[in-house]
Amino acid sequence: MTANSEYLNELQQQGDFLTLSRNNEWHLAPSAFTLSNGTTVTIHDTGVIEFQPKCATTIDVVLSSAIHGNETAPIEICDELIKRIILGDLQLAQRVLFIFGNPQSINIDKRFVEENLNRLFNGHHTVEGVKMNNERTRAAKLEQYVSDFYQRGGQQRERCHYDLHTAIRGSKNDKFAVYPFLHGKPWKKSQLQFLLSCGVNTVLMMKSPATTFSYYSSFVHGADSFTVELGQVKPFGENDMSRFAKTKATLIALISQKEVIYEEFDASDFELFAVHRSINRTEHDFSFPFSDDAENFTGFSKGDLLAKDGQTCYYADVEGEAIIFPNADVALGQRALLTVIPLQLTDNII
Ligand SMILES: O=C(O)CCC(=O)N[C@@H](CCC(=O)O)C(=O)O
Ligand SMILES: [Zn+2]
Repeated sequence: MTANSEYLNELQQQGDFLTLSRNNEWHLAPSAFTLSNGTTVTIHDTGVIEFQPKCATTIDVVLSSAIHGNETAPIEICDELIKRIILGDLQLAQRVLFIFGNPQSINIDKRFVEENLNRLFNGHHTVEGVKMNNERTRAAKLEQYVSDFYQRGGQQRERCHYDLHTAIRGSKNDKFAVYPFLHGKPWKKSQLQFLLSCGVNTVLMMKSPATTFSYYSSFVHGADSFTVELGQVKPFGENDMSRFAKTKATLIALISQKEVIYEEFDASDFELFAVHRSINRTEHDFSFPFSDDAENFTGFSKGDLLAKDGQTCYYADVEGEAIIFPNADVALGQRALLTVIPLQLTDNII
């Protein structure tokens, strides 16, 4: 019996692709099988499973989680959806690629093993003179799996990628999304309505390129792509999954319905922010003046100290400038803080 068929039988019986991936941290031999409802299931690698229903489809959906292994709630959501699909409890109407990004980081309950996977996309995994590691190799593979998935779907199709995370700190706005920089292309009301249906009414509009997974799918493949922060980091078993009911229901509708009708767009339903600046840590001596329990979206008065990087002090230069993702422990050269200011939607949205 080949290794593939060994794992296939158990996967078909139990649908537990998460455990299979955690037991094969960096590699799993590809394999495939067909469900009784005609859906083709293709395991491309550890943490990478594709579902192709028999019916005609219109949207190519990528749902990623565990890009950071300690962000467990999105992993639990995707684990449940995969099980329900394989066990025949959820019939798909769209093509779906699920990705558990970093199985080893799940197993050690850490954000990453050697390097933050979500800073290695858009080609940043392979840099001349920089030694490869498992995360860099994985980022290159995940890019290829997403690229192949969209290419197999063909051009002129709707493409979306929701990279599901949870935040290290609490947030004044429990759920929020990062809208990758679109290089002048218009934002989409339909995507904001999808996010609102997920329980996400707060969106940060990025204003520069990034090396994140969501930016890669947006910029390289033209996907409607977001990093979606669904709550706060918690260990497995400590998530209050009722807080994710709207998200799960909306994802189920997205992948199991031919079309989803969202409510009419109303700008007043949203809190939109423009990313004002990104502060990188360049010195070992890096600190924030606020406490570790200061929440995302905490606003500061103009002139308040925001961060100290060695001898460099950063001060709020807009009244109400708010902090997002403060993290003084990032590697040198990486983003330690984003700040945002409220954005009034004017034009450039369709
Ligand atoms: O809470 C934090 O400090 C980080 C939470 C998280 O992992 N956020 C993503 C955001 C990615 C983006 O900017 O689109 C990350 O930092 O990778
Ligand atoms: Zn994350």
